[in-house]
Amino acid sequence: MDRIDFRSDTVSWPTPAMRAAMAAAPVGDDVYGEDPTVNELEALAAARTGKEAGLFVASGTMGNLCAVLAHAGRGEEAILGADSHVYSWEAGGMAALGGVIPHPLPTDAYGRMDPEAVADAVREDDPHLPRSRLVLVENSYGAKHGYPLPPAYFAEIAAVARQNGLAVHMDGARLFNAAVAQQIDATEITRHVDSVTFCLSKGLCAPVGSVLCGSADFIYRARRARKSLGGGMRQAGVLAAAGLVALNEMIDRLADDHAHARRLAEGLARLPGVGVNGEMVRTNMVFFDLSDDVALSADEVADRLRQSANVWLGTNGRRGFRAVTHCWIGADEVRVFLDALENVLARA
Ligand SMILES: Cc1ncc(COP(=O)(O)O)c(CN[C@H](C(=O)O)[C@H](C)O)c1O
Repeated sequence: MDRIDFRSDTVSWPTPAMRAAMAAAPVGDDVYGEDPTVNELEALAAARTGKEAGLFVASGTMGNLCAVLAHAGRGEEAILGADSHVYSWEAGGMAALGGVIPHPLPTDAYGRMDPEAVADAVREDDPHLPRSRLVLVENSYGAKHGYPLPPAYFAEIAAVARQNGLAVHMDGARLFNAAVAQQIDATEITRHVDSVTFCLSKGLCAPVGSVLCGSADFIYRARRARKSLGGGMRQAGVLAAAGLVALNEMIDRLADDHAHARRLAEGLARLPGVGVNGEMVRTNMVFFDLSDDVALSADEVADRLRQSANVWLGTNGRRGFRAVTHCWIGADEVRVFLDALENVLARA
């Protein structure tokens, strides 16, 4: 049985069109700004996000860190969600490498910070206190069902940031999932933020990379930050070529991933022993839990799914799971997963 992998959309491997484009890509030394394919990707990414310039980076984590380093300095503070990816899942890079202090705030069921709480979190100009410099937002919001947050929320955050002289960076790892789920152009979302990182390597299916977009001056600073992190790449056009295919061919099909996630949630809702909130499934993520009468832990269920059906799944605490759909998950794979899970729970 081939592996059916619901752990993340990061496991998606490149399409045949990407591999062909990678093999044929014109290249140059990107540290000197001479890789034509990277330059084309950065220009296209900037256009798709309504920004002046783009910077091709190795990962979403690197894109977010370059943004923080370009916006803020040592001893300055970034206000962010306590369950945001950049706070919890990026190795503490902003503090460890940038000396930037995270200031976490609670988020609601959808991943929103309260704009008033953001305003209250801004530090006074007092030598006892760090200086507030940056607000970090995320869309879609990974820790809350991959929920697609609306432009109006970011308009509220941006207004608070502007009133206090702060910049706003968006971790838009799944920006295009959020846009497609709301049937809006990505620029309707990104117009409210100063900079945005989006991932080519998740639902868009490229093998590597993300693009950080912002003003020309900001990207000049971010490029220096990338170099300091060792992220200056040479003939990176081989990788950027896949990113061009991702942006040109893989955005609209994200709706298929969202449909498969909804189909999965509907099937899970019919399974005894499983709890799922189908209302929150708006993009490519399905969070669900084992009901109390199931004697197995999430890890034990995940192990049995791998052993019995080669279905791979992420766990979320002792009783929870996260399933993520992507280009290589279709209706058949959803069916195999549901049948395998039903069998495992029937034998629990
Ligand atoms: C919202 C968000 N922002 C940034 C990143 C980092 O992207 P990479 O550094 O992995 O390219 C991720 C990756 N998320 C991965 C996943 O979801 O499987 C893991 C958890 O790191 C992300 O979900």
